[in-house]
Amino acid sequence: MSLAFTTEEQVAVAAVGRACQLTSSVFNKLVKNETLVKGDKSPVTVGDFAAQAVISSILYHAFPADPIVGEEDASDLRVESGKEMKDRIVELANEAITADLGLGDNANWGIGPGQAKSDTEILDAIDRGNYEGGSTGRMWTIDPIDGTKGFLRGEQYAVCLSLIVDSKVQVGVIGCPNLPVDPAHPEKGTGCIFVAVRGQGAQQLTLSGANPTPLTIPTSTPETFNFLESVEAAHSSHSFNDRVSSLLNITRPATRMDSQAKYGCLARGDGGAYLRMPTGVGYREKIWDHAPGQILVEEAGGIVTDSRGEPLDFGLGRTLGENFGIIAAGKDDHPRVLAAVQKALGEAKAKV
Ligand SMILES: Nc1ncnc2c1ncn2[C@@H]1O[C@H](COP(=O)(O)O)[C@@H](OP(=O)(O)O)[C@H]1O
Ligand SMILES: [Mg+2]
Ligand SMILES: [Mg+2]
Ligand SMILES: [Mg+2]
Repeated sequence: MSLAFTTEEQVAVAAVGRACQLTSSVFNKLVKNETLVKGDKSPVTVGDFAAQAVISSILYHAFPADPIVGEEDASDLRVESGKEMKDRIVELANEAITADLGLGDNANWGIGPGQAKSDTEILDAIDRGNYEGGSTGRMWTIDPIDGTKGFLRGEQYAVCLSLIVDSKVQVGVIGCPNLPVDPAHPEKGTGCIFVAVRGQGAQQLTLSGANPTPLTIPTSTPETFNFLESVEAAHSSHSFNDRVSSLLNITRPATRMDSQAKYGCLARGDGGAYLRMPTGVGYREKIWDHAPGQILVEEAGGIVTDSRGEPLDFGLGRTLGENFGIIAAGKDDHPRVLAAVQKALGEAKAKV
């Protein structure tokens, strides 16, 4: 039996919508000194921090007992050198928190224009994402800007939120401000929110939460089938994907796109399979980079596994554990992609 999660879905869509407005407006105003390089050398902007603060504040109001696994933490903003960035983040977050009521907002759930918050409250909201994760109970994951590198290039990025209960993703929301609403008609404009609730299907909405359109991965044809892959060669192996492509006689070049927008595209039949194989040892995939995408593809009728065909385990903490890569595809395509991946892995092993 599937549970309703009606309030969770509505809160999550409204929170992601509000954060998407923030990130799109911040992009146009982003100036030097509003981006930091984190310990792992990856970038983070005032938009990432402010969006996490907004989503976390809304979740805290609606579900105060739920722990949050969020990508960002505020430690760099609590020191003197981070003051300028902190001031900007507080300003941006408060602009979003106090913005007018939007579609789907409901003051009873704390979704809607709230009171401006103090510096401390904003930093504490960001740090509420410090939960270590685990296999039991409810928890949310926030990736306030997934694909920060794409965001900085003015390309694809996604605001991602999921609810995990006892290691299983139950609700997933992916907001993609720069993604065409209709891939066949880019002139119709950009901005989509993908939503999935376990047992209730997948949908695409407008950025303001309107026009729900159910999504089902269509049966692929050899002409339309291709891979969706990261733009960043450091995040997933392009050469491995090329080899799998040739094993499957795929003629269409891969679509390179940042962020979980790839899962959204797959769910609406815009690309045949999302393949992400590690480029080296040591990196562990983060749960916030895949939880909303996994439920979206599954609810659109697809399959998501690692390269061994095993399901992704969201109960191991903040990461997916040892990285065996990710394969997401429609249910008819997944078995043949998995077989080709195994074959390519075998070839790579034989070479060393
Ligand atoms: N070496 C690595 N291998 C795989 N993923 C990595 C990585 N280094 C960073 N990432 C993750 O890749 C995500 C972006 O994925 P993609 O390449 O599909 O756009 C980043 O999310 P953020 O941008 O939220 O930090 C980050 O978590
Ligand atoms: Mg990041
Ligand atoms: Mg990410
Ligand atoms: Mg991120």
